Amino acid sequence: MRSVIRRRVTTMISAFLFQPPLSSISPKHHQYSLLLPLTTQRFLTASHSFRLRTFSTKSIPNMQDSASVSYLSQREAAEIDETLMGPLGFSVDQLMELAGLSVATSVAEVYKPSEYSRVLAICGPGNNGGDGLVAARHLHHFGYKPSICYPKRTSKPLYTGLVTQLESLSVPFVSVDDLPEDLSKDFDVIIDAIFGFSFHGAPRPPFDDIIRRLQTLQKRPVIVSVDIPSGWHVEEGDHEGGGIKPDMLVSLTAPKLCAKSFCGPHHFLGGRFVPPSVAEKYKLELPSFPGTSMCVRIGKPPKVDISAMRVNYVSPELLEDQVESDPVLQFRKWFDEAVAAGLRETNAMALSTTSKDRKPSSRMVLLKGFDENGFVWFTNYESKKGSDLSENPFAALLFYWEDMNRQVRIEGPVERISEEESENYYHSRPRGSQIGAIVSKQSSVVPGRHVLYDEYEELTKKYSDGSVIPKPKNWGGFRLKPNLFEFWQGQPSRLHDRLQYSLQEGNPAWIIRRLAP
Ligand SMILES: NC(=O)C1=CN([C@@H]2O[C@H](COP(=O)(O)OP(=O)(O)OC[C@H]3O[C@@H](n4cnc5c(N)ncnc54)[C@H](OP(=O)(O)O)[C@@H]3O)[C@@H](O)[C@H]2O)[C@H](O)CC1
Ligand SMILES: Cc1cc2nc3c(=O)[nH]c(=O)nc-3n(C[C@H](O)[C@H](O)[C@H](O)COP(=O)(O)O)c2cc1C
Ligand SMILES: Cc1ncc(COP(=O)(O)O)c(C=O)c1O
Ligand SMILES: [K+]
Repeated sequence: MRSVIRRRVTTMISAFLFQPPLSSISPKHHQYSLLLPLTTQRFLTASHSFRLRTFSTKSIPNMQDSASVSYLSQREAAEIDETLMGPLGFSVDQLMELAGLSVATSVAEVYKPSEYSRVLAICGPGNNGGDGLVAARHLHHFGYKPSICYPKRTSKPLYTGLVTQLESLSVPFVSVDDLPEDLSKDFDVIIDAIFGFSFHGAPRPPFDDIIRRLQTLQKRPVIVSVDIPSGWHVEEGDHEGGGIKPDMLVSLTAPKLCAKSFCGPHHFLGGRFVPPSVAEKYKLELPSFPGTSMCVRIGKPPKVDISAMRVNYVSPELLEDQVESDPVLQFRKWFDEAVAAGLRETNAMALSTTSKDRKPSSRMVLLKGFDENGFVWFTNYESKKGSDLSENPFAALLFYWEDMNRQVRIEGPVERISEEESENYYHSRPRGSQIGAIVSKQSSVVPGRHVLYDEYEELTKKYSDGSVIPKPKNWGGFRLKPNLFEFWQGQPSRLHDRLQYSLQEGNPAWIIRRLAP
């Protein structure tokens, strides 16, 4: 498939995703195409679960103009379907499975099961309805609680099989008569799998009434339309006005012409099965699917109302009698859990320092070790933070493990570690990073990237024989000796758990106190 919308990100973000050897970075290399899968995992502790998210390219806004995406007419869509299932050797079961999986993964991208668990899939009589049945099964396995409304069943084995599969998962089927008039109370998400690209004329019962109910929905539940917003003309869209207003549209294979008038916040493409011959024949210009993903966002991500952005944290309680009396052991426990949960850069921490004029500044650094003697990181002693710490040898560290709803604060005096320790650590680093540390007069003004690059190249040549790269005198470690810890566990309604450990003059025992959230 020709990919016109390339996922490009700035050098800065790319550098976080993978570290190419610096020698491969020329000033021209500002952008990388990325192919990282979105990975979601569940980390289970006690009876609770945290949703874990690792960074994916899909979190990077796709800023391409959606005008460059192809749209299919009703005839073309049907023709492609026939080609796939004829000469190209696909079966309808296969395509439906992939289509339904795309819908489920698109839903999971935007609507997390922690907030949007109650899903109603309304399934029509054709393949669009089949996509809805498949999507519901996958959503069940993703941790949602789907229900199905499937009033006009098809007796073909494909469909009866899908129904049996859902029944075996105890997914409830609801009749139209039993659906509440106001769908907003019982459901968080409605999958509109009523009509797809073969829809024509005006909706007939019982779908006319269901669509009417969907038209009057307010903000919740959100509507996710599969391929076509049901009731819309396949090519002309909501031409009479007053049709349903889905929040998400998952176009399959390629958007149909009606999708041009979709103005909801989330337009996704699914159906990752189109062979190049079809793409070429229909001149399909579509975004490429990142990594192993079954879906990709089309067009710009929605504008967000920052003031309305919030997460309600739900976590196991953090109680006084559960925590270690030694905060270093408690930190180890949480750190190990964060590592076990697959969090990326668990050791990344914000370091706050203040200069002698008492102005604070913060930046991220990597924790490189901790024990009862303190918490160690490495840097340039002549950097801004280095000079701050010379002027005021006290600092604060902050860890935020977002996917676990956890934050740890650590404060205390700071000292330089021994030259020997710094030497040992420096030589354990990749040679490129060792050279990088020589090149970077950290926090000083650089006229341009080429200056760093040229010196890096020169030193790379110089040390290409594998000889020892000397550690710059001004590069080494700091150790913070904590006199205060706080372990924070996010809880609903902002009633978080905060357990603070502090030391009192001359007493080695830590005092544990609960602070108001
Ligand atoms: N290649 C792909 O992208 C794939 C997409 N898939 C999905 O399949 C649909 C298209 O499926 P199809 O079965 O051709 O059509 P529909 O799901 O739209 O439904 C047709 C049935 O709906 C009835 N119908 C049509 N209009 C009305 C109406 N006004 N009122 C009531 N009922 C209506 C129609 O009955 P008729 O008697 O009118 O013929 C049919 O029973 C596509 O959009 C994707 O979602 C595949 O899953 C995989 C490949
Ligand atoms: C995740 C992350 C980890 C970082 N780790 C370090 C580190 O361990 N040491 C370091 O000197 N800079 C590190 N940096 C860069 C610093 O944030 C900062 O840009 C640099 O140290 C200069 O800060 P300063 O001018 O305040 O001294 C890291 C940046 C990020 C985002
Ligand atoms: C400027 C700088 N120095 C040092 C480090 C830590 O690197 P390492 O893990 O190789 O010690 C980082 C990490 O991001 C960094 O950006
Ligand atoms: K639909």
